[in-house]
Amino acid sequence: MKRIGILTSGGDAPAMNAAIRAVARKAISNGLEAYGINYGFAGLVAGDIHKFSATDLDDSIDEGGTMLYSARYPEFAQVEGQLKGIEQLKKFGIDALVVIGGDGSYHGALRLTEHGYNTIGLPGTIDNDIPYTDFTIGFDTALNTAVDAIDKIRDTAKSHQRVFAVQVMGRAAADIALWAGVATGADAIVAPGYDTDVKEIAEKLKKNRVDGKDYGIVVIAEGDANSDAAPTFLEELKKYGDFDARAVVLGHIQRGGRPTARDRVLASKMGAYAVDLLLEGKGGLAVGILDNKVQAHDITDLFNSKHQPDTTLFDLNNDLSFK
Ligand SMILES: Nc1ncnc2c1ncn2[C@@H]1O[C@H](COP(=O)(O)OP(=O)(O)O)[C@@H](O)[C@H]1O
Ligand SMILES: O=P(O)(O)OC[C@H]1O[C@](O)(COP(=O)(O)O)[C@@H](O)[C@@H]1O
Ligand SMILES: [Mg+2]
Repeated sequence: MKRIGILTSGGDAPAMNAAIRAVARKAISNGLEAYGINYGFAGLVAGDIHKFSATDLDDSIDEGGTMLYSARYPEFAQVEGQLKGIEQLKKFGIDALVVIGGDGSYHGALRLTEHGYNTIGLPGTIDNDIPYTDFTIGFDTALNTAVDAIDKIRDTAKSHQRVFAVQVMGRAAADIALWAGVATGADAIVAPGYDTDVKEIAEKLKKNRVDGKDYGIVVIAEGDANSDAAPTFLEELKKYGDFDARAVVLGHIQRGGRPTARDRVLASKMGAYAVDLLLEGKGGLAVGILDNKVQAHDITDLFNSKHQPDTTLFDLNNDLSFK
């Protein structure tokens, strides 16, 4: 093996750059060549491919976004696109590909593997919705951004005795909501898969007022991308009481920004590990971290499994919030 290709796909995630840097640097320091592919699978099919020099990777470890750009390119679900992508890789003499992306991108990586092209997946998504890894690259930064935002919202909530329903990203995965809820001491977390009784939440918020806590924070998981889960929740909540309430949809601020040290280190470990696997002649794998150990699983296994959030956080939050 002489040449490794790298692409980022799906929603950008903080520390994708650290992952790109790790794969490329590790490859170069082992005498291999590293090639960057711009715009995810769209750029792969178009042949938007360039060779990395070691210095191309300077100054990237602290930057959010992805220096290789990203794309949502549904056309890659078609076999023609996949074969065209492989043709481009062969044209550039690239022997193996590292795909940094989320669950959607893993489908693309799986397809390439099924066509016999050696591909390794790194979990790059803020959603933390990938099986066989406790954490994805970008989750920690997004979580901290959400927590920082909720802390700021709390100042207004307290000053105006308001209830804020704060909607966080994560699609169907509730991880950001669960972690942010516990980290901000939310009065309630509303997330798919967890029992929500809006009337009960309303009663709790009203009792809080009587007991001396005259503001509220409810963290809402979006459920679907760009949904209106928080405004919908508030409409329902207002049926059960006279609340001065506002909905805040945190949105894409959760995707950007300087990656946390934890995400940078995770990305560096995973990126270097992917190259180790390729040097050992292995492929068709997805890299993850379980119990603080970086490891790899057959990429096909990921599609027979479902990501499990830390479900204890929901009950923990209920136990610790004001009663
Ligand atoms: N079933 C599929 N087959 C091949 N490629 C896919 C498939 N699903 C998604 N992809 C590719 O992965 C890209 C990113 O997927 P998406 O779900 O948007 O983001 P993420 O990878 O962050 O979850 C898609 O735009 C498409 O190019
Ligand atoms: O930026 P878009 O295309 O509107 O997508 C928003 C979605 O992307 C995410 O930020 C990240 O999701 P992916 O990692 O699956 O791309 C979700 O949390 C959010 O629902
Ligand atoms: Mg996804």
